[in-house]
Amino acid sequence: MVRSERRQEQERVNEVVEVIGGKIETITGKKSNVKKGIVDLRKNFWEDVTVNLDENDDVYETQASIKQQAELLSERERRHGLMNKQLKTLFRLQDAPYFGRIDFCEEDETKSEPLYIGIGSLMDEKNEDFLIYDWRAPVASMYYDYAPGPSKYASLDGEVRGNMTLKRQFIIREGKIKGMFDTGLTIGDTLLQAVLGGRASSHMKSIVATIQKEQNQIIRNESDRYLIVQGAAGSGKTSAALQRVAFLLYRYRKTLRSDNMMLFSPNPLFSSFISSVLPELGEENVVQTTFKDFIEERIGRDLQLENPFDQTETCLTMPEGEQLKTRIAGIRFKASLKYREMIDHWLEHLKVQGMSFRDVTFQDRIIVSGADIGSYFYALPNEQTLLNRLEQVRDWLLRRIAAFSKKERKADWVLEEAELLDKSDYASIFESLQQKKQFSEETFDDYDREEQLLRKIVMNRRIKPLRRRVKQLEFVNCQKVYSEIFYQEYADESVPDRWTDICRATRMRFEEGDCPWEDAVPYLYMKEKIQGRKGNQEIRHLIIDEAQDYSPAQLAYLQAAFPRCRMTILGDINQAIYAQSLGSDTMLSEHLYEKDEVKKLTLMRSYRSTKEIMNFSRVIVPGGDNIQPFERSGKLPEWIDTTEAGKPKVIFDKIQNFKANGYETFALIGKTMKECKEAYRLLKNKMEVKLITQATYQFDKGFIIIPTYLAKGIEFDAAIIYDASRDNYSREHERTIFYTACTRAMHELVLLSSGEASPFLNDVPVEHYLHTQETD
Ligand SMILES: Nc1ncnc2c1ncn2[C@@H]1O[C@H](COP(=O)(O)OP(=O)(O)OP(=O)(O)O)[C@@H](O)[C@H]1O
Repeated sequence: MVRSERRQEQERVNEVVEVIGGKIETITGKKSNVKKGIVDLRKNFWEDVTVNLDENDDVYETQASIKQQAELLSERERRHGLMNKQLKTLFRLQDAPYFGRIDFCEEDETKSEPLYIGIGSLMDEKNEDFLIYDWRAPVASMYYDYAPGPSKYASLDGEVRGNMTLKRQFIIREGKIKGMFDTGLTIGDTLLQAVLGGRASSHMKSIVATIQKEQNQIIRNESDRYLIVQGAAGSGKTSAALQRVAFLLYRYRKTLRSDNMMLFSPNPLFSSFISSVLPELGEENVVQTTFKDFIEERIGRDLQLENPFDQTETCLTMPEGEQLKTRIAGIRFKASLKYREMIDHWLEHLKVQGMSFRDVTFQDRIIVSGADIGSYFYALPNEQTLLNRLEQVRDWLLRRIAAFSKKERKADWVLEEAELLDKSDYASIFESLQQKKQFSEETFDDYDREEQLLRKIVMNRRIKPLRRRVKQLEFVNCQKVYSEIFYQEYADESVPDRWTDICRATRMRFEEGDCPWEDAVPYLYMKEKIQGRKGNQEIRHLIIDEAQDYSPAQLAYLQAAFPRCRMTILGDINQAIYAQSLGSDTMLSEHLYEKDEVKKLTLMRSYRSTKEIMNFSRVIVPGGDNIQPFERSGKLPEWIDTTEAGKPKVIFDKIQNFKANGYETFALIGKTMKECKEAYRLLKNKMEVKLITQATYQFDKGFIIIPTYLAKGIEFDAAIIYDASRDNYSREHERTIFYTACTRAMHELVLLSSGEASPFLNDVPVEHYLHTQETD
């Protein structure tokens, strides 16, 4: 590239930076005016409204005046927020105004127009021409989709065709061009090489400057209600999902806000790992949760919900045997739609018998017994839904409670308690009596009236929680109704092997007040069918990451819980970690959706790890030879044979080595938390290391120990697999765990084994790794 061209580009950058500087100044000035306005409005709020409560008309006028003032205030606050957002984007643009340029000559035109693309759009001073196009603007899609030559984009007025005569990339920092390349087919392998060759960080970065064509399809998809993405480890699923959120927020900015979108992430650590991407793109973070937190909130406090990580830990650490086989058979069956059908039959059956009710009690006295509620319930016509009948029971119970309360008011304890009421309560009683004109100094029964009111207050307060529970239909004993499923007789073909043992184990857990993770969604499904629950109408788009770990039953539950939602569903079947996902359908299975509502895209190119790490890892999983590693070279993975006693020294040396190579994040990855704790005990006195647990919400640079199920979705400069021996990784369901662990490494991968090594390593050609032996 000729030097003068670079000079010209730098001159343009300078001009744009100057415009940005001007805009920052103008907006900052306006912002401080708006702020002053807000402060004044808040200070003088009550002075500026007309308050008059004498007559009805005056009250309305007062209300209208308050409303008008509040609206004015919130409009100013909204403007202030918007200005803050604009300023944030402008400051980012000031540092790096754009990262790409395309020259495009529209059909029927004779001259190419240069278009510069950055993280936000910018108009010139006269607000006439775009100096920078937002990467999400329709025209910018050509930058990601085409090499120079014939190209097109979908504008709001239809398709625009033409010829792209130039495609250029920039690396600009602090307003200075650090690199500039004209690129061909894919977006700058040179730039991608530079980005991927950098250090891992404790926070994910945005990829707008180097989005690949196949990722762009995901980001800009608008036509499909359910978009499924099956992608190899490190293929950019999470990255594409986050840029997609930013795209949708831009595309539908008039109707979609960040709190209309919700992201399900695998664990809190991952949530914090990805939390900086959207702000980096000038957008607010969407609502984030884990599936466990979402379910727990809905189940309430009746049951002690098992954590999915504990379920996994149990399955991975339990000795081989009958108990483990039963647990896994139960987990798989309860994840299936067949079990959901079983629950549907049970719900039908409940119309005739099987409902169980709690006694409605007050201070250990039964107002209405569970048995009486059952009789009342089943005396109602059974063509009505369960919910309709429960609502009638609820009204009947509330009447019974009211009658009880009226009688109970006369009890001595009520008066005793009334004497302990606050002065303010007495004042309000006096006021209310006066208002009702029931209190006059001449009457004899004023004291009686006062006492009656006091008794009423005490009783109402005491009975209120009970009334609330009844209103929420908590008199239904859902726990018992659910465990009854496991006392019923079923035809052999409708139940899985080991059904009797599964029933026994489930009943036991529920009787102890525990809800195993595999029962959580089926239980909630049943409970909400009985007690009714409205779907969430606020959330309009769900993004589900690591979707290989969600079962068909969990999908069905989410569809019912978010009836209006579109979904972006991302995962990798080769990284399934939970027992429910292995060998069965998962949320990634296309046939679980309506045919015309779903689209499945596949990402086969993997960007995270070096070619050597990917060549090593992909052999471990079925179909792995289709995964294409990105051409970035590094060291061969190293498999070190050592003794148990020799491990700490080997690890210590490796860590020193990583540090010397300039790496900043390195992880020792264990299969289970049990293994991680052992490793931590051995290492903690020898080096600086942190153990990551379910309760860890953030990790920093340095050396950490982490189980695979918490490392999912995260990446490190270098990773050490703590125990790659046969004892640890040989069962078929451990294959995906092993693969997930290996693919966390960006630049270097080390595997330790003592004794016989994992048979999964037999699949890897010897030229793909370095095998060394360390003796004490
Ligand atoms: N187009 C791209 N440009 C630059 N970096 C990219 C691109 N695509 C992916 N990456 C990088 O590759 C790494 C892996 O991306 P990401 O975590 O999104 O992949 P994933 O498919 O979700 O991985 P996994 O399934 O293993 O969790 C990240 O460091 C990301 O920044």
